[in-house]
Amino acid sequence: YTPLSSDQYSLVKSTWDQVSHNEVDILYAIFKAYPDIQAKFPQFNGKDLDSVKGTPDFALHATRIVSFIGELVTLTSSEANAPAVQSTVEAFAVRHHNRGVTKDQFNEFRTAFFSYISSHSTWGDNAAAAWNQAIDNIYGIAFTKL
Ligand code: HEM
Repeated sequence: YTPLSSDQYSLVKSTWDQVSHNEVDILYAIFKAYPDIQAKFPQFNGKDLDSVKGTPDFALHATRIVSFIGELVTLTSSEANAPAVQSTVEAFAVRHHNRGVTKDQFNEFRTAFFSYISSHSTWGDNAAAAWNQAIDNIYGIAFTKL
């Protein structure tokens, strides 16, 4: 676990703020790139992505994911929050493990998320490095439970 420098934190925060209102688009991009992730959701499994995109269920789950990422972004602002990050992410990973979600799928999510944020925010090598560090930190905790 390598804490972000304050410059890295600022980059994560400012790029996140540029996409955090695109909840539905983010979830859509993830499902579009990786239908196996969509298939793990009983409410979306086997359904046409473009037809579920506009539903309240889709908006609800998109909001949950974006809120959780936002919570993690906020928590990573201070090293004092490291214990809270640890316990929050462990519990999140256990719930996902119990749903049959795999590390490979977490890596797919990472690829799709990265592709989305890098093409919808002011991006550069420094932002990429900051996000990679942030995700490495979170996944380092999550992968102990998946
Ligand atoms: C990578 C593959 C993933 C799969 C297949 C997956 C699947 C699921 C499923 C089936 C649910 C239950 C939905 C419901 O009951 O309506 C869920 C809940 C949730 N997912 Fe994921 N998920 C994945 C990754 C992630 C990631 C990377 C995040 C956030 C960074 C995330 C955030 C959440 C949140 C916040 C919830 C609701 C709270 C909870 O139960 O943990 N998921 N996920």
